[in-house]
Amino acid sequence: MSYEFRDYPDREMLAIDLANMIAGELRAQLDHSKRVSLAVPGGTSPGPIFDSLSATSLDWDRVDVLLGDERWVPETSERSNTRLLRERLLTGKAAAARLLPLYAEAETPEEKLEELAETIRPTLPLGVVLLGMGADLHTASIFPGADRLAEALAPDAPILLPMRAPGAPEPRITLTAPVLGGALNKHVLIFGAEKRAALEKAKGLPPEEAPINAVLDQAVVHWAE
Ligand SMILES: O=C(O)[C@H](O)[C@@H](O)[C@H](O)[C@H](O)COP(=O)(O)O
Repeated sequence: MSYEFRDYPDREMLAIDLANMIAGELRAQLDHSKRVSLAVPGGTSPGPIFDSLSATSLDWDRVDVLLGDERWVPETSERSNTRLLRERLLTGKAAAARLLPLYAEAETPEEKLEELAETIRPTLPLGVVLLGMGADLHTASIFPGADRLAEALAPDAPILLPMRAPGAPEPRITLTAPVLGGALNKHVLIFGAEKRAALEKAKGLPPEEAPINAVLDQAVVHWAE
């Protein structure tokens, strides 16, 4: 397993460079495909990258945008990743992109799992994936100690799985490791000394303890303090 580690002087430079890289990869893929897919994380880190990307010229009307994972809450919730996407990525030039939802109104993710997975299936393999990571080494909603961790890591995992974990305050829905790891281009975004040290310590750990390891091969990790 090998990945590239890029160290940036600050978060602003990282956001600009990473958005440029992602846009370049999407453009290159659009030269050969009618449509391409871009999967992105929620959480607190990616906002500035979304701002930069949404202002970038690209054939956005040929891009399918989806989340790597979603908290099972409606868009009215401050915790909704879809809400973040609409506010920060699917705006400006990128408003022309198509959003593939990872949430639909229902009590539990189980009720909508198949339906949501079917909208994603035609976009596989994913073109570009951007992932976040927690200091506990989770990525998307593949958490250490989660109820369906082993299924999400299996080579024959389904596209989507519901996930409940001690580290997650609400039920989640997540793309699984083979779907995320099978993307043509992969990027991981991490900020701060704690996450950098955690990633360093993850070396050699099994993916059950360090789920990030299941998607890191050939990825570029982008880090700033
Ligand atoms: O819905 C989510 O919470 C995410 O997609 C999750 O995997 C996130 O990327 C990491 O937890 C890092 O989150 P921060 O960027 O907030 O540290």
